[in-house]
Amino acid sequence: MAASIAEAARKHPAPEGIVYTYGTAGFRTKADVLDSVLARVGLIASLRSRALKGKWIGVMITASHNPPEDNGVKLVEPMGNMLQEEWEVLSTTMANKATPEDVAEYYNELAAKFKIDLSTPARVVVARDTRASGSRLLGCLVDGLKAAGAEYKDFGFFTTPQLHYVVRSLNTEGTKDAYGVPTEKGYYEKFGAAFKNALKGKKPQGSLTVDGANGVGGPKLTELIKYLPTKEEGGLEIHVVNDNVIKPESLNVDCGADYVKTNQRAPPTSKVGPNDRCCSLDGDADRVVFYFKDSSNVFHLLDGDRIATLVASFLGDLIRQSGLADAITIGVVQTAYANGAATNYVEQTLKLKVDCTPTGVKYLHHAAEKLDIGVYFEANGHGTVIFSPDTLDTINKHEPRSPAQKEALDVLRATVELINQAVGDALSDLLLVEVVLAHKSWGVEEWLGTYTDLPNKLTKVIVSDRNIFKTTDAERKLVKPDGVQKQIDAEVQKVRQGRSFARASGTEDAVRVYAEAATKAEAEDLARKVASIVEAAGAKK
Ligand SMILES: CC(=O)N[C@H]1[C@@H](OP(=O)(O)O)O[C@H](CO)[C@@H](O)[C@@H]1O
Ligand SMILES: [Mg+2]
Repeated sequence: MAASIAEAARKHPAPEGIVYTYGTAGFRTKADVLDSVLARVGLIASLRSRALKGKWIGVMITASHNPPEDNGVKLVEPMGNMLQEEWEVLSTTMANKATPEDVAEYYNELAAKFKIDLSTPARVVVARDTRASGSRLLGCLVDGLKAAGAEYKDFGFFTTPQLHYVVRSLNTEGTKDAYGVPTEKGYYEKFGAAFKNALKGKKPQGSLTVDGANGVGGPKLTELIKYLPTKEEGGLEIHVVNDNVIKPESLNVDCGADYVKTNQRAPPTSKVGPNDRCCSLDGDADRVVFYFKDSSNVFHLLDGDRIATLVASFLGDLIRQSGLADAITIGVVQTAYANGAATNYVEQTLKLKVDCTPTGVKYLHHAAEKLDIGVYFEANGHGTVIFSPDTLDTINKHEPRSPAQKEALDVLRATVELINQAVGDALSDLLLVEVVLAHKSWGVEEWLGTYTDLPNKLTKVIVSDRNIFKTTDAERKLVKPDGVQKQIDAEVQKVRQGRSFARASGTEDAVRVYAEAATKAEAEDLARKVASIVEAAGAKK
């Protein structure tokens, strides 16, 4: 065994001088320095599966919204969750071992540490997005899997959430918690049927234009559409644009969720009319934001905060109307990047509890798991809703006392099915938004009208060492470097409805600064001031 492990590592030598980190989104960097990482991830995935007695583990090759020349890889736990933190650390150590012999030694060390019987089966599901480097990197991963003697299933091109879906479905197959049929078709059938049932005869107004970021989401949505009711059958008219995967160099270029959210404008190719609903996916379709242009051609973004508030209010109504208000509570989980107006709307108007966690889906997911119904979204459009096992049980067993209660309960049950609970899923999320809008008979203007976003500004500052910036209170306050938070507080005091914070990015070598205030001018001014405080602090040795 040790010989083949070392051989696989030797075939894909680690480039000198690069330190890899398994971060918020797995390993992610320029694709041409990732071969060694992929081979070693194959080893780690096999060990993880064996440590869990042969449960299926997922490996997704993607760099999401990053430029086309980047790539990355992330591991998925059996229920479709993100990799356990302890294993993130082990993965990082493995990726940074210098020689093939070191790799083999560490492999055996981990096997001993976790008392892993190397003769138990290892099962791994792999998939990738549409990047040009994906097939080469898949080859490296497979070399690692074969060296470790793992059984693997290659699903080819998949969105990240499709991979999570298949992993969870494989591991729950034949149990009372069976999530779905563990195939691509099974995914479309599950979400297609749930969409139809959740609409329950309500007809979506107008059409939806979906920007696929020239990534894997476009063609997969085109496939999903075949399983949805047509417009004539009372379904939704969907136009898929920016779905050119033949030219992988166009991935995320001037399109996609990150472009729209960062630039606060529609992709230049957009040709839609006033008040037409649009949304943009990212490169691996685990993130979505909505937007439209009004009759004066002004752009309006409906981001992750908006999706969370819309969905929380809808679920709240359904719970009440089904007669479950005393049994089930709903909470919303956000990060510090959520607009203050959204937080306020959830607490004051929807009267729901808000939790704030550090940035990164895994933190939001963990916090949401503690709630009966946890609605979690990052402002940039990553998110979903999760239902606790007890809540699902209550919903399934509940006996409605009137036709109106039954009506609401049917919609609630179908909505549960429509939500990808393994992970935030742009395709499932966009269908969910459409269901809510159809039930409320709302267009984008009514949705936007629920509250008014505070003007805000997000910038980043390059410093010599971002790791000196340490935060507390869900990243909303700096504890290091000394005295910096005091300076930020002093600036925040000077503007109306001011709020600002600075934190080191987990995915880029920069410190991000967020500011919001009563007016655009004040928000931008505050962001500038805080950025210069950070810059000065970052320059000091
Ligand atoms: C402000 C912001 O949008 N941060 C993003 C970004 O994290 P940073 O740690 O801020 O670089 O990438 C993460 C992974 O995709 C995503 O979860 C998060 O929301
Ligand atoms: Mg993504």
